[in-house]
Amino acid sequence: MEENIIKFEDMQLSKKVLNAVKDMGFEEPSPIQAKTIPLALEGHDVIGQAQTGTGKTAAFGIPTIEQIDEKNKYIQALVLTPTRELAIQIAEEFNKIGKYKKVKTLPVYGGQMIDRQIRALRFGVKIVVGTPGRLIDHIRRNTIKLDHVKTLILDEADEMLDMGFIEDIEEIMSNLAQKEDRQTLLFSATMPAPIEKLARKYMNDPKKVMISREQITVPSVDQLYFETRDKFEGLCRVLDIEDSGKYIIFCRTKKNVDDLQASLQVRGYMVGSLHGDMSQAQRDRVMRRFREGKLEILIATDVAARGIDIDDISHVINFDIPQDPESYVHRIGRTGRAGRTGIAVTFIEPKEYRQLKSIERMTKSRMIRGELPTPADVIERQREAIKERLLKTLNNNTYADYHMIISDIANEGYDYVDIAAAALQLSIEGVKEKDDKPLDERFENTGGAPGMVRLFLNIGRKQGIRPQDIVRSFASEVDIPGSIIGVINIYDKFTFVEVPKDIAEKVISVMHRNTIKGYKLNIEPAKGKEDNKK
Ligand SMILES: Nc1ncnc2c1ncn2[C@@H]1O[C@H](COP(=O)(O)OP(=O)(O)OP(=O)(O)O)[C@@H](O)[C@H]1O
Ligand SMILES: [Mg+2]
Repeated sequence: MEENIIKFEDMQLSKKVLNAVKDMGFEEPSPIQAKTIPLALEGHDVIGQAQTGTGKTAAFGIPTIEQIDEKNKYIQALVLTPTRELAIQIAEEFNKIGKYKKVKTLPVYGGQMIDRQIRALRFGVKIVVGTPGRLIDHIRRNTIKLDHVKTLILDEADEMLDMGFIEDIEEIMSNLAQKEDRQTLLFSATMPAPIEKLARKYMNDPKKVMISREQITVPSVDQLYFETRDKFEGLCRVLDIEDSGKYIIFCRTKKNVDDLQASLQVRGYMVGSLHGDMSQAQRDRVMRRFREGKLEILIATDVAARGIDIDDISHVINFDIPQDPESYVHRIGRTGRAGRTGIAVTFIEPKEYRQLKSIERMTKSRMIRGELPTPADVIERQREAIKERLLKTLNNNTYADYHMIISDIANEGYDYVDIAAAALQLSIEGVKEKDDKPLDERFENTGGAPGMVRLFLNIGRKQGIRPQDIVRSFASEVDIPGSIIGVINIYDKFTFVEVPKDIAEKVISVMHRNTIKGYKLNIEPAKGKEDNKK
């Protein structure tokens, strides 16, 4: 980040706002804040363009909250955002900035009970952050009155003024003061020229502030691409080669998101997904779990591409190449925020190479061609990771309680290396039974219909995998229609599937091959009546 001479203290901010900003841990303004806060405080309209993760929210939030009149009981500022998650996030940041001044900001978005919002609106809300659709709903019902709004903010302005939103935005604007009597602030990391031209029509002699003309993407994000005919296999290897991380994976369509989620779950990854066909409760839950680190992988459509601020995302993966350069910039901007580093990986099929080059050209960035890790690399890396963990345990020296067991076993004549290896297997895979019977014999008496074999599938409870997703995915892996495989029974975590006898072996071997990352997806021939009773 470039040097700023100006400090928050130099900005004509009230003590209340200044202290709140300090409480948030902001020591110095970021470049976009240094340039736009004074302009906005002077009452100018502003178009602010700066890279992802550089503090645009506070750049418009601080002056907006500073200018709120606490004694005026009406809504005085309106922020429009393209997605619900972003509305919630911005409202949270505004409430932090406004905490001492007691300026209340309310997010208003679709999918949430409108009655609840109407009730909340009665309690002295000064700023509303919303998605256009739900706002229009409120305006038409007369539950939100905007005639005292003096400040209008479009975050992700280029997206808001794009075709999909423009009519809604115009309808909302028609309820506000004329552009001469209001302050309009537009922010985004990207601002295509035609959109900026359109934007100026709604603004009053705006000041344009542009940070970093040369580079639209964040320099601290390493950008890679992989060209492959099997993106899924490539993705798994990329995920497996890292010992830890927090990943957001973008797909082009909702269906691709669902399919990828099912495939990754079958392979034992902890994944959640986010897209527009989910209920708001599901969306909130997955975002919460991802923020809290309970989910290591979030698969999403572009609904998560803009504005979302989660500070420890290590990798952004474009499983499907973005449709336009703006989408690329915003997607990869979910990592490397506020000066941190990050890795952005884009998968392409050979025919998409030109599209990749055009993204590079238009974003003035460079993606390095990567070599996919080989399966041997992955195994080597996992071995390393196990070694690291084992060495750490050794160095921590907290295992004295187990000495006795080991010496007992050694006294019985077992070799120390064998004991250690067995202990390691036990800690990673649990007790493994050796089954000497040939598979064919084990297929007898599994309790299936004639010609069918009944398999027992141990999914493990914590992964929350839907058995039907597993069935669907492995059906496609073994190249047979999912309809041949039936899910028989689910008792909490016990699931049985029935498959034709001639493919049973194949199904088992595919499932075993797919046991990854320490999560077991055990599948084995059911043991007849006994198992079915569980
Ligand atoms: N002055 C500051 N000092 C330290 N951290 C800051 C400062 N301003 C903002 N941040 C932090 O930087 C992170 C990114 O900020 P923000 O979400 O506003 O970025 P943005 O520019 O809006 O990015 P995007 O284009 O992706 O929406 C946030 O976690 C925020 O708390
Ligand atoms: Mg933002």
